[in-house]
Amino acid sequence: MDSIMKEFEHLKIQLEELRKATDSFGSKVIGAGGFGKVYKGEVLHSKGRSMIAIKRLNREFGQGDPEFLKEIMMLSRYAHKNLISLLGYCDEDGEKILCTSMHLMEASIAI
Ligand SMILES: Nc1ncnc2c1ncn2[C@@H]1O[C@H](COP(=O)(O)OP(=O)(O)OP(=O)(O)O)[C@@H](O)[C@H]1O
Repeated sequence: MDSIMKEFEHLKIQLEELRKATDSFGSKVIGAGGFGKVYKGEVLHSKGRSMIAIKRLNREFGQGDPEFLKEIMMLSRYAHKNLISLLGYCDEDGEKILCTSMHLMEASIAI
């Protein structure tokens, strides 16, 4: 897994940055899915600073490293204005977090 992750090194976001943006994952929840809770927060990422969706893997949901990697590879492969895009990820201190562009419909409800 480590060698594959090297390809995505430029997308890494510090855990501290994500903690700051989400009040240490204490608030700003905008949804929950098969991966765990999804938060919103303003973060400095690969394309600048903006409000993004922060998807934090919860291992109790049965998801693990293979699903995390699969999602990074899938999201980074497709770029289209109508699709959410991968802006970064965090793999630090046992945390696995995906950062994506905000889905506009969801964003208008959540912000
Ligand atoms: N990029 C995003 N922008 C806005 N809201 C989002 C975004 N991603 C997720 N959400 C919110 O979080 C919820 C859960 O998303 P998530 O992608 O984890 O769920 P899912 O569709 O069950 O997929 P998966 O099973 O792969 O986790 C969504 O229904 C939505 O409300």
